[in-house]
Amino acid sequence: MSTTPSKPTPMMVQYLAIKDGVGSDALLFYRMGDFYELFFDDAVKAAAALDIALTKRGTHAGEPIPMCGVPAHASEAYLARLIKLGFRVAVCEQTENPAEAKKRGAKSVVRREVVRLVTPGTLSEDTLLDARDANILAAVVTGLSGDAALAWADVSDGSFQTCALAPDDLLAEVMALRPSELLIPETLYADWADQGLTLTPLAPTKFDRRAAERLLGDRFDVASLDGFGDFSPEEIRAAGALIDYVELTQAGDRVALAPPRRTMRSGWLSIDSATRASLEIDRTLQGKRKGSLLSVIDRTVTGPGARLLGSRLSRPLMDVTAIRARLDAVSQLHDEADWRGALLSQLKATGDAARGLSRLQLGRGGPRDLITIRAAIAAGEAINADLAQRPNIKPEAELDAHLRALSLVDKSELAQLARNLTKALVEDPPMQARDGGLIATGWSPEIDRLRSLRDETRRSVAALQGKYAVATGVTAIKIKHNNVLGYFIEVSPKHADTMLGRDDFIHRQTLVSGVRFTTTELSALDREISGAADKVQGLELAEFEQFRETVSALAAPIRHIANALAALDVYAGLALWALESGATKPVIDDSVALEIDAGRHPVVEAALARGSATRFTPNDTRLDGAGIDCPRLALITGPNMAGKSTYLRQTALIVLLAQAGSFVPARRARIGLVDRLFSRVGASDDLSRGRSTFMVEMIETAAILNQSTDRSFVILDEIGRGTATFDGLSIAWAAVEHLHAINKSRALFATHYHELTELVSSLDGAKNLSLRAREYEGELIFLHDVKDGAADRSYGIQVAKLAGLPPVAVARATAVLERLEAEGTDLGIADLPLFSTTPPVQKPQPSAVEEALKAVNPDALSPRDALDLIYALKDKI
Ligand SMILES: Nc1ncnc2c1ncn2[C@@H]1O[C@H](COP(=O)(O)OP(=O)(O)OP(=O)(O)O)[C@@H](O)[C@H]1O
Repeated sequence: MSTTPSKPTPMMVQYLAIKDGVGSDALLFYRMGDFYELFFDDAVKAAAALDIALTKRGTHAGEPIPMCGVPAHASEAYLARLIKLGFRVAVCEQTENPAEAKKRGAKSVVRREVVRLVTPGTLSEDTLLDARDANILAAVVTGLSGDAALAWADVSDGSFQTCALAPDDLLAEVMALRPSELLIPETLYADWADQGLTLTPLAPTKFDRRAAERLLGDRFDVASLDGFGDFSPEEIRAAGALIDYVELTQAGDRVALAPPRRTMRSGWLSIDSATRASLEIDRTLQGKRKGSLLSVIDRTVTGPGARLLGSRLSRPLMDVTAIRARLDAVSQLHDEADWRGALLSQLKATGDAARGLSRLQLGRGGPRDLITIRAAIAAGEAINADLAQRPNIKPEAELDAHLRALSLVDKSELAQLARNLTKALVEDPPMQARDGGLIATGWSPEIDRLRSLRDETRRSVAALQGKYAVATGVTAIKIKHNNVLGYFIEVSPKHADTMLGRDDFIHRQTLVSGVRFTTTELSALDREISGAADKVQGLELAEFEQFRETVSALAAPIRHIANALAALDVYAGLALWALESGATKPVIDDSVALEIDAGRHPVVEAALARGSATRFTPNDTRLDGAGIDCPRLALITGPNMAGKSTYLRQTALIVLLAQAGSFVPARRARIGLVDRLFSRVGASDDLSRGRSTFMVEMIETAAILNQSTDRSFVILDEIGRGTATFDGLSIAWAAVEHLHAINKSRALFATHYHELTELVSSLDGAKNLSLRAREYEGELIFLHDVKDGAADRSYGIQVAKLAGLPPVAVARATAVLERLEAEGTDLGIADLPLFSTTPPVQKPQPSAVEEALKAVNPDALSPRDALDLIYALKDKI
């Protein structure tokens, strides 16, 4: 006999309908009382990912329904874990209470709605975000005409930008942003699938230009976007898709982003994604922040400052005037120690106003976000007031612009908001407005009146306890409160009879520990108190809401203040780092020079300073793109471990730092503007994409030879290493010639192919450099200094010995090398004695004890001398 599957319950019908709308690519957090529950496949996936219990609840189509749940109050931590693991989560809330549902019929299910889709790129909660890292949502689009565009936003702080690009540059720019989530038209999915990014493919209609124009015009309240910039059709399409998606994830709430700002691709130093990764600018090759250039130079004291610094390092500038303006700002704060100190301590007192503002605008903010905004406005005032006390300081233009943004002189509404917030809010308000207790005494007469009424009534309740003790003779009578009963009277069970015998005490509850009563008088007071509390809560919420609206209306000037504080933090932080690390102000000009005196690698230097007695050896770099004063290409040879890669990278990092507007770790530097920075350092397999080490290396080298210009700077480390010697040498040879004669880029080329040193000495604009090492008493000592001329030997075997290669293997390698050097490369290695046979016998050296014994004449020793000798010999062991 077959059992007919029972009909789904009304709740399950509702669940299935909502889940159907959400689709299978997001988990549904379905609110049930104090929990978010997950069912079916969602439950199975979430239970495994979160390591929580998977249970069952009822049946569907004859099968038990898998279920798991997370408590609502702790849901953010679970959400954070799921998002990190790459899930998307639709949050479905109850939008009415059970009493309201009942009014529609006894069996009615509480109404529920998806209020938000939580995705990696659209987070705004502090607990889900890293304070010092941006959280970028980006959208890319390519047009039929061969143009492409990128739009990106940080929902957490409201920034929103677009950029028109050539399709070939898209990948590099996306990688520069390191987006948490990338929106792409479905049709481009295959092109982006391998980049290790979190992709959200959208239907091509989402990128429709007309719809995008309408949407943007509507959201930013303008008839045409021209007022914000001269956007290309692709930029509009990308921006429209992005806004549409953000609104979808906020379940239709209006987006809280600043109007889009157009950025010019030509304004940045171009760094392709391989170069970006290999220079470890904001992440190491292992994906960690620690150990990156950013982590070493970051002295900012606020999250927004750290984020801005990260974005400036990711996109150094190409405009001499703008770079100099930044450098002047750093320079002034470098020299004005007092001012810098005061500024940094005022900045420390500010929080993350931009994120607070976005949360408030998204309806997810709380009273503490208002406090953060007030603190930012107040810090701006304090910074200007402090400067007024320093008449000798005339701020550099770049600093002046930010200081003016902070001034409230022409912003009376902001000043009023800050004053009101100071008066209205208590010092340490709760997280959520609905928790109550945020409005300070003295702000609202009605709130004050209700609160004192509530307090008086509480006192009356407390007075009742004494009165009832006298009336009943039960001295241990207590008046207590809980959320279910409100105020109640409690006596121990032994007094229960006394109380039950009286008419004025109404029995409420009997527990093992006590019996509970109320009186008409107590109930009335209880109603009064909770009535007053409800009213206070309502009024507090209304006050909060009013502030929220004022803040939203003033979003633009608040954002200006937040941006100005972040910029000042970046300048003061860079100045402090420059001071601590002995960095100097570089000269930037339109020449093609690259002159660095005593340059250092900031990360290697910092690592040495921490963990070893060795100091970093500074080195000079001299290149001239025109090849007049000095060569434009230098070939660097030297033993393994001598510091070739370090030298190459430090030069690239100095260029990058300078163009980002930072001082550089060198005694002096002059940098003729670089348009593109290329680095091919170290080979790495990319097996996940089916590319061998050599293939990756050749793709990257091809990109350099195809794109590098006479204004670019290129570092190439050991190219050609991953293939047969002669093939590798030929490729390296051709690359040097191409860079030198065709690209005419400034370049540093490190190699172990000593044959190349001869080529270089025959080229006009090229020269040989080498890193020195010395052998001293059989030990190899690295001097780490760069000198003119090619290296004489490679010391590879000594390095292998240092690395702990077994002595027998070292001896064998030495023998092979000797034969190779003597007889050329085509000798039959088989002729050599194999190391699997007896290792070459080394003549044993006499030990100290043997030496001492040799000198002894036993016949001449007294017994006492003999004893002393034994002691002396023992000491030598
Ligand atoms: N200028 C320097 N001063 C002090 N120590 C240095 C310097 N340059 C490099 N080093 C140290 O030497 C180590 C090796 O440097 P690096 O990797 O640059 O050598 P390399 O010549 O490129 O080696 P290989 O040819 O094996 O790749 C570094 O990790 C660092 O600790």
